[in-house]
Amino acid sequence: MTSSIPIIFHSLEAITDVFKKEEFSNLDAVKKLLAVYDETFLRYTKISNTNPKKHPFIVFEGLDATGKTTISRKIAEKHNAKLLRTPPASISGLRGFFDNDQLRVPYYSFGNYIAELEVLEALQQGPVVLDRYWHSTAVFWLSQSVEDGSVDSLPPKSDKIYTWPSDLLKPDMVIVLTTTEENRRKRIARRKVITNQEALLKSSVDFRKNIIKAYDNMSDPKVEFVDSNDSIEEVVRLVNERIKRLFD
Ligand SMILES: Cc1cn([C@H]2C[C@H](O)[C@@H](COP(=O)(O)O)O2)c(=O)[nH]c1=O
Repeated sequence: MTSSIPIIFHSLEAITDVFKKEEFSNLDAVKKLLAVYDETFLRYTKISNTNPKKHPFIVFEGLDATGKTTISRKIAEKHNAKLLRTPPASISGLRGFFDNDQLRVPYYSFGNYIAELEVLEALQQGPVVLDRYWHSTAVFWLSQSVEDGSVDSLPPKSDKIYTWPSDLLKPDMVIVLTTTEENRRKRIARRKVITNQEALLKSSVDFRKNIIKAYDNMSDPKVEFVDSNDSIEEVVRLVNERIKRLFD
């Protein structure tokens, strides 16, 4: 990663400033990414503000293979919520280009802003469950920076790096699913290692610990940890305990 690209973006403008740089603005993948944002934005503005009712917006986070996909699907089914994910489906086809590339962080960060538009659209109709959001982008890159030595250690909890971007829709609740490493490995054994980060997750205890610590350092919204070692039914019950106040 070049030093001119910030590790964590706190605004949409900061991301588009990178894409507008001479060396990136002509890349096909960058053009496609910007076009998807514009299309999504147009679609959202056409239907915005038709329903003022506020529905709950819940995010699931965690290391890979902690049950996010299964649990978020179950919770969405139970609460009749729209299930979305980041990177959003509209740009996930570009992931192969950006993964392991210097534009990886801008790509994931930008994906959060496309997801935000999809969330706003869906919140007009009912609750929304989102599988990963800004916290993933932030914690994976903070931890990666410690791992590759570009920063010495995670910044202290008080650091403004942990604050939510002021121009990005905040979730009502962020749940981080946690499992023992043994259970996580059993689940991940069935997957192919594709990215550097997935390989690091497999190999480095410190990388995993830093991700969990970075999640814990997040403020406004803070994250809530839920143990996902138990059966799916039990984890769904534990999650429902946490989120039920949002549906009162
Ligand atoms: C959504 C997102 C994923 N990732 C990485 C973390 C994991 O290695 C991997 C997980 O992707 P997945 O949830 O589609 O399996 O992608 C980021 O680094 N930043 C992000 O914003």
